[in-house]
Amino acid sequence: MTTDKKNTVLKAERLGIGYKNGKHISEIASDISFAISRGELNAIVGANGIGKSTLLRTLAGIQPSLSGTIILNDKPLPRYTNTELAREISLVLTDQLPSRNLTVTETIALGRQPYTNWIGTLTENDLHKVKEAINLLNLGEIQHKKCYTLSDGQLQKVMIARAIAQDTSIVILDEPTTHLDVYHKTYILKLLKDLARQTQKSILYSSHEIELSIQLCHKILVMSSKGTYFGSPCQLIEEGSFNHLFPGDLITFDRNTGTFKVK
Ligand SMILES: Nc1ncnc2c1ncn2[C@@H]1O[C@H](COP(=O)(O)OP(=O)(O)OP(=O)(O)O)[C@@H](O)[C@H]1O
Repeated sequence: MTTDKKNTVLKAERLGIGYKNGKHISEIASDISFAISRGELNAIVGANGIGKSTLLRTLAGIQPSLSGTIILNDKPLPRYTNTELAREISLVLTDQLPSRNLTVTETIALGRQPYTNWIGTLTENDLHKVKEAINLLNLGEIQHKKCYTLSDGQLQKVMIARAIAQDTSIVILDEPTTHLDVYHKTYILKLLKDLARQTQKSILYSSHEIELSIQLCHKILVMSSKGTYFGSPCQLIEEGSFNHLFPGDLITFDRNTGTFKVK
């Protein structure tokens, strides 16, 4: 695997992920290796139940890996304290709004929690980061609205703004385009690409939007029952990796158009 070491933010080597319940171990996927870089947009794609959310939770330090290593900014992930981790990785989970009764600005300000004191007072710098996130996501007009009055697309932007306000080197999003129409799916993923470039953060999301991800991402991690493949969309198409995603009875991947065709 060729990587630009200087810009690498997060690296997984021969990672095994899954669940431990007492002595019972259930391994969901193994031998996962990849590296993501500053300023780049990365997707994880794979069929339902293949382990995308499990992998994202493992990378975010919410659950331990079963084997292998995760290196975050040259330091193994388990060596980070929770506070240190919250300053390096922000996590956006779909359908997990802190409270719909908060305003847009209050919700985004929650992203500053890893930096505030125990009463949660916001400093000038915190307020500046919140304002910056509101501007980056173009949320000025709705900043005083209560979250329960927003559409799904607007809410998704608010959750992304909260992650941006958290000011981490990595932003992880679990299915950020669920419930959105094709225009807003494209809008959110294009926005993530622009944010990665503008803020030089490394953004990693899981998605069922394979064709859009092929068009927009720098790198993609393909998770399949045959193995896990990582590379640029062109490289993965060349290697035939998208053909491993689904059983071949209904659809096939057309390498010329980068789309799935019904057989
Ligand atoms: N807490 C848990 N304990 C044990 N197994 C779990 C737990 N959570 C998920 N799993 C199992 O792990 C496997 C992978 O689930 P995961 O949610 O990571 O897949 P996914 O690729 O995100 O799926 P989808 O695209 O449907 O959201 C599934 O078989 C699931 O049943």
